[in-house]
Amino acid sequence: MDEDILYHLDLGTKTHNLPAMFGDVKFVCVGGSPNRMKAFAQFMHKELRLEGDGEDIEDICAGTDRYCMFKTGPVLSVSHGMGIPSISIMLHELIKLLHHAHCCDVTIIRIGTSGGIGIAPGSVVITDTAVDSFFKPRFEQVILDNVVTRSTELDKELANDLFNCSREIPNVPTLIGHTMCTYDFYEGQGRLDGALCSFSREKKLDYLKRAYRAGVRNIEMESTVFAAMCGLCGLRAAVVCVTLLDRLESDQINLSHDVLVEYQQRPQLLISNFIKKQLGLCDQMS
Ligand SMILES: O=P(O)(O)O[C@H]1O[C@H](CO)[C@@H](O)[C@H]1O
Ligand SMILES: O=c1cc[nH]c(=O)[nH]1
Repeated sequence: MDEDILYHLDLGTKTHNLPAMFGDVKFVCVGGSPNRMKAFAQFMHKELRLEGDGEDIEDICAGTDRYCMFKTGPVLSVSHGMGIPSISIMLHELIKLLHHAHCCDVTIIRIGTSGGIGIAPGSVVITDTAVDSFFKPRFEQVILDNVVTRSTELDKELANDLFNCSREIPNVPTLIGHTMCTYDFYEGQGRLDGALCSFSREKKLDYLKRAYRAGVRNIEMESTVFAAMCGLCGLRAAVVCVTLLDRLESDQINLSHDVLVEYQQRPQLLISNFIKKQLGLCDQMS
């Protein structure tokens, strides 16, 4: 293409010097909420001891309110909204951005929230394989009028590196497990508390227990397409989500604001330690 307009990011190859803006990016962290991704960028700014306090960090995608994007040193922090269609659009444009900017050796990590199955709320799950609602490691993309099935395996070595890193963080239970990705938060995750509910409590528990037996430890809404797209495009990818509740116990999320904020910081702390280690900064900083 003579020109590539990354419409939903409000960036383009003719309007922006993408290699100058993004050429040094080595880590991309993505998550649903704009505020979380801004807070993560500010946190990374401090952790990397970059100049200034990072409080005035600017949203690179300020020209659109679809997604937000912050850059601090070699770390890019991007929001993706909720669900497969939303993250998929962002990933198409982000991956093209990394290509146009000539970035190499990029690691991409989704830092999210999720519902746990049979594990304590506040636990952090590092995904080994993302599975669909049938507990299968696949993502089905409708292309023209065909269903194309793509693999959702994630980088096992990266997952293990992250798990090893988590051992150094006290008081945050962390485990590796399968993550189930659904198209809906309510009926699609077996919740009884949506506006619609077409099954019994017994059926819900039977489904979630079968998920647990298949190795699923948490449920969220983006991991399959994230794994599939990053895998096909050759990006080293990981999914790290904190659990907000145990779905065998309840459906409603009734955590106080402070607890919710602290839980959401748990994957951020792990990823920040990992990035510092990768950059060889840990010893100088501790
Ligand atoms: O906290 P984030 O990253 O948005 O992830 C989870 O939270 C949202 C639902 O509340 C879904 O997007 C799900 O995947
Ligand atoms: O239960 C939950 C909590 C967060 N995000 C989800 O997708 N499900």
